[in-house]
Amino acid sequence: MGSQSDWPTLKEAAAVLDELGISWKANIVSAHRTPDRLYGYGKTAVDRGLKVIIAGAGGAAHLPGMMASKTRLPVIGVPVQTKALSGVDSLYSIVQMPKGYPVATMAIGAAGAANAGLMAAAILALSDAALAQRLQAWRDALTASIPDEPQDD
Ligand SMILES: Nc1c(C(=O)O)ncn1[C@@H]1O[C@H](COP(=O)(O)O)[C@@H](O)[C@H]1O
Repeated sequence: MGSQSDWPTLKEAAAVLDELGISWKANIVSAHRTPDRLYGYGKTAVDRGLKVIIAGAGGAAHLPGMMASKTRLPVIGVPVQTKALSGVDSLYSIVQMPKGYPVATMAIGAAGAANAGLMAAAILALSDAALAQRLQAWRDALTASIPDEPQDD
């Protein structure tokens, strides 16, 4: 994530990864404030054994796209909600990548972060049958939790 202030949003992705038994590591990396850290992170990602990168940032959110330019790993972008522009700025900064360097862009905010965790799980499940089973069970449990009819408060 681009800043400590993004963690309340991005920890929703971490929570989903925990539920699915996927190991993760969170770091603060900013294209603007720590560009050398960003380059190092992206350049060494494959050799360090990372499989999928979830990159969340707000405002002028260049982190996900710059990360995608430095690694061939799949990069999932999470637009963090902002006060001034409600996260539309983050979304537009992440989603409109030029041909050749895609970022799989989620919805704005916490739901988008949770979905980033699920998208990462779906990618990893392609080569991990046990994880595929856990992901299917997670989805089945969500479906089973949805009531047929609304309840009064
Ligand atoms: N968008 C970026 C980048 C980047 O894209 O590299 N680095 C920090 N930021 C964003 O700045 C916002 C405000 O950060 P502060 O709360 O630290 O001032 C955060 O949402 C962060 O993601």
